[in-house]
Amino acid sequence: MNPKKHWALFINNQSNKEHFIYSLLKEDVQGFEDLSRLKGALFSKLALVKFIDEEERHESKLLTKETPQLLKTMSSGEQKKALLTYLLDSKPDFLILDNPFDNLDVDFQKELKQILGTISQEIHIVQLVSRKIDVLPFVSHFANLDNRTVHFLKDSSTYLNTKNESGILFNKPIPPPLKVIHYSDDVLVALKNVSVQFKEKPVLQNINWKIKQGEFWQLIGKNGSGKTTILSMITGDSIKGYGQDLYLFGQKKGSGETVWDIKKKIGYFTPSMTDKFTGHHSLEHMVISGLHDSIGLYKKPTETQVQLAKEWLGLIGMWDSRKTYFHDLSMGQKRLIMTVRAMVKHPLLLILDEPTAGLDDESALLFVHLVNKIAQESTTAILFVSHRTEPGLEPQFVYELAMTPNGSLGKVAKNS
Ligand SMILES: Nc1ncnc2c1ncn2[C@@H]1O[C@H](COP(=O)(O)OP(=O)(O)OP(=O)(O)O)[C@@H](O)[C@H]1O
Repeated sequence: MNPKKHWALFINNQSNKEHFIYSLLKEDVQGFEDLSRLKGALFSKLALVKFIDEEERHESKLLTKETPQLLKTMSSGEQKKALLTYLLDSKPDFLILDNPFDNLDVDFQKELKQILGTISQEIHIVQLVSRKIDVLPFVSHFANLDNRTVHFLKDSSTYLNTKNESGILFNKPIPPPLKVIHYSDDVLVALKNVSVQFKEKPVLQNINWKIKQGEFWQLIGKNGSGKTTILSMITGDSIKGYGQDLYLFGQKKGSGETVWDIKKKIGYFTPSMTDKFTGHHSLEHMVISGLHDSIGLYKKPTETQVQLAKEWLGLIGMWDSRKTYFHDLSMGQKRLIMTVRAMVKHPLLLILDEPTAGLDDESALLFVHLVNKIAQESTTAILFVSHRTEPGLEPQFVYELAMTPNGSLGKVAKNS
């Protein structure tokens, strides 16, 4: 029998997990008396953000002593590995795992499950979990975290067997753009024998890939295989594109285009972007700001712009909440708004980078429905980056990066 006690706490969009985590680390929490006065450690994105900040401000390389590379330049999987090693070295009595499998590739997920299985013999584990499929097998106590309150469940099956039934059906059509972005070529992005290395480390090797108008792609590859590196070349944010055969919207990289020229044609969303919108932004303004790629609105919106926001908010069932502030929304609602904001100008290419990380099953399904709908009803091409095989996602093509010692090789793994 496993001598230690282990919990799974199901979190949803309304859970105040930050409050729960810090309470558990600092004080006694009802129902968790076994952890009272024990030393806890936190394995989460939140903890990583603090270490990155620490490294930038004080140059203290706590997690990356073994390498000159900065934590912030590591891939998300590499960061999580470094964090786990550091935490286990500090010999905690209990470990809080906040959606531990997010951003991890399948192999590392397996490895992490094994490591956790072994350490569960020695220390207590509290798992905060959004996806049913992620619940660790040795957990024996279950609870829901509703806002700040923990409701213990007599029987885990009550939660584990509930079905996903999202209320919104998105039965209105995708609103058309105010202005069509004219582009006559079929190919939006072309990489021809593109290779990238950081110092001595080869990351990408002879990548050949074309994204054409209206195509729906998923980009997959293990942690550290170079997905973010490719994305940053496509969005014009990486200098690694210069001097290569990289064509963005018909122009060779480095032939006089500005990053702004490129960004005008792209809609982009990754979950960390939501942190930038901390001010008082109403949902109506959030959607309209997508037309200007700005954070907030600096001019009074026109009637036509308000009408467009009405149509988009109507589509996702949020018109009645148009005056609500963005920061008051649940995580799932924020992701829908951010996607609508990225899509409102009908960009030539919509990039969604791990957009469902941290969402519960129901919200993830809803998000996937919206993406499928955009793919079906617009001429915008979609590039969806995710480790998970998202239930219901219907990409036409999958581009896969396979790691080798000389950098990742790319191939089309699915072609509808
Ligand atoms: N500025 C940099 N300096 C040094 N190495 C870097 C830099 N940027 C990225 N790398 C390395 O390039 C490799 C690819 O990183 P990238 O972030 O593109 O991977 P990824 O496929 O997005 O991974 P993940 O799924 O874990 O997010 C990693 O080994 C990373 O450490």
